[in-house]
Amino acid sequence: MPSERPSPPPLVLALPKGRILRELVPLMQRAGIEPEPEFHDEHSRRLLFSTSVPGIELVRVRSFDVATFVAHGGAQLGVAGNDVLMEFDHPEIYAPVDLGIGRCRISVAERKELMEDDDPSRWSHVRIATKYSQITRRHFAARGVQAECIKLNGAMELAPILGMCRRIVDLVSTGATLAANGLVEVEHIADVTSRFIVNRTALKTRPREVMGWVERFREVADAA
Ligand SMILES: Nc1ncnc2c1ncn2[C@@H]1O[C@H](COP(=O)(O)OP(=O)(O)OP(=O)(O)O)[C@@H](O)[C@H]1O
Ligand SMILES: O=P(O)(O)OC[C@H]1O[C@H](OP(=O)(O)OP(=O)(O)O)[C@H](O)[C@@H]1O
Repeated sequence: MPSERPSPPPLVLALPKGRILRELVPLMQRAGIEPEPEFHDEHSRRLLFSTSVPGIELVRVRSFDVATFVAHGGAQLGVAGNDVLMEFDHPEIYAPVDLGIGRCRISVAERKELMEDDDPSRWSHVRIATKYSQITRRHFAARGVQAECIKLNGAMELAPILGMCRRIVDLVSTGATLAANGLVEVEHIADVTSRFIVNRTALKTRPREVMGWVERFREVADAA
């Protein structure tokens, strides 16, 4: 009688809770992954979910934690904005597919009044409120400007209003949040979309399965 080989453990796909999920679920369904019904229940306290694919489980975590789970091998697959990937910048993460969702940009913004007689080419030191300290420091260092960052996890727009600094680095999509808080975009740092990411070790140890999902998500993204 042939001996039964144990099936490999499921691949874990880490997804960001929040706004990207709304665009991501239809894309995942087109890739053939249907989450179990409780995944859609915002009040569920569970963190790990099964799917219609026996070899795939889902975790729903904060957007920066997607990168941490994939970098440390807790999840083999994930979806993260390239804002997160640029900030986290981890060698274990490979980001082969642009999913074309979560489209926005990361920009420098400042008070409208300040912009009227401000000259960015004269800056030598700037104080910036942001969730993206690494991106901010790299952006300014590239032209010899030292950036001192005040780390906030949200509501960055308040910092200039409350006199903590003159400028912020944050995500901009429609521009409504900046406008509502008297700020204007003065520099564009990078365009942002979400990417399908994989752990490089998993890619080496389970190449057929991992590349299979990379190709499946690439097809779905290209068709969208
Ligand atoms: N206004 C926006 N338009 C389009 N995409 C956005 C916008 N804001 C954020 N994103 C994308 O969605 C991702 C998650 O943002 P979201 O605002 O849902 O999470 P958060 O509340 O900032 O972070 P956390 O998950 O840590 O609480 C970002 O990393 C970015 O790639
Ligand atoms: O240009 P807009 O279309 O106004 O979008 C930009 C806003 O969207 C994101 O905030 P989000 O709504 O995710 O809230 P948070 O970052 O404060 O959690 C971002 O941090 C901006 O505040």
